[in-house]
Amino acid sequence: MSTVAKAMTIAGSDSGGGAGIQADLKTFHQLGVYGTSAITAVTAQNTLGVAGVYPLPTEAVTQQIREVLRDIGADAAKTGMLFDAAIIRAVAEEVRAFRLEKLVVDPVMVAKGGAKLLLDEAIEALKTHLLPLAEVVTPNLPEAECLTGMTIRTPADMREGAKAIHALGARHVLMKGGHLDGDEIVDMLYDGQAFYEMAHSRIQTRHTHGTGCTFSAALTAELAKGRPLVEAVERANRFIVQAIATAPQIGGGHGPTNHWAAIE
Ligand SMILES: Nc1ncnc2c1ncn2[C@@H]1O[C@H](COP(=O)(O)OP(=O)(O)OP(=O)(O)O)[C@@H](O)[C@H]1O
Ligand SMILES: Cc1ncc(COP(=O)(O)O)c(N)n1
Repeated sequence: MSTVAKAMTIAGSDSGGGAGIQADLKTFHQLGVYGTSAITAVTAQNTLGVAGVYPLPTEAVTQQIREVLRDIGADAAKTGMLFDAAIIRAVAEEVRAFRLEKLVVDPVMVAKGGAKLLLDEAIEALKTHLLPLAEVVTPNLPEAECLTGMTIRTPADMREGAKAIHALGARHVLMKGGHLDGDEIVDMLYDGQAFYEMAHSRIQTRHTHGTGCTFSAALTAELAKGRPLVEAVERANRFIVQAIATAPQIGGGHGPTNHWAAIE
């Protein structure tokens, strides 16, 4: 019996390789975890933007999850781009059926260039069906605004937003502060009682394609290896900061981060 930790990603394919399934599998691999995937949609995109989005039939998503989990299993799993309400409901059903406890939900909604990766009418399904199954949900500020209807611009707003999202049923909320104004970024973890805050300097770069995906994949990999949540969050944070700092300068737009980064 293998002792290698296993993680599954349920997300969209990014043909450009910097976000989505590709970012997740590269990150799992780099962090020593065996990665599996269920693709929800194929996107045609590069560092300049998303040219096309092609969702897969819901049955194809369900079948990928079932075939992987009934044979290989997963010590932790994450969701990324889910696109529509039917896919969200199908994923939630499989998460419940296979009793996936360590589930990281990255509520991906919009790509950097503005393309919709989640339909507006699917937001309610995400809140009702998937958030209550999440060990951690990892919204950025615009996603947190969308989930709560609140305006979130400051660390104080982030704390209020985290409480509102926790009330939707996620066991922990990891609010990402990449979209805060200013030179300092604060990310915070809320468990329903206390806040754990991590601050770091903003790196001046345009190469931030897939930061959210890469961060949540690193968090999933660390959870799959059995690390406690706070430690897993700290390590994922160090990984993404290092990956942004050493981005490989690929493409003419927002390039990918460095998935070969080490956790310093
Ligand atoms: N310029 C930056 N310098 C340092 N850390 C950053 C920078 N941008 C994002 N991060 C870190 O990357 C992680 C992802 O943050 P962010 O809020 O940007 O997620 P996201 O919005 O989901 O990603 P994306 O903008 O790619 O969709 C966070 O941990 C954040 O602290
Ligand atoms: C298939 C896919 N999934 C997600 C994102 C957003 O990526 P991120 O928010 O990490 O930049 C993306 N551009 N493409």
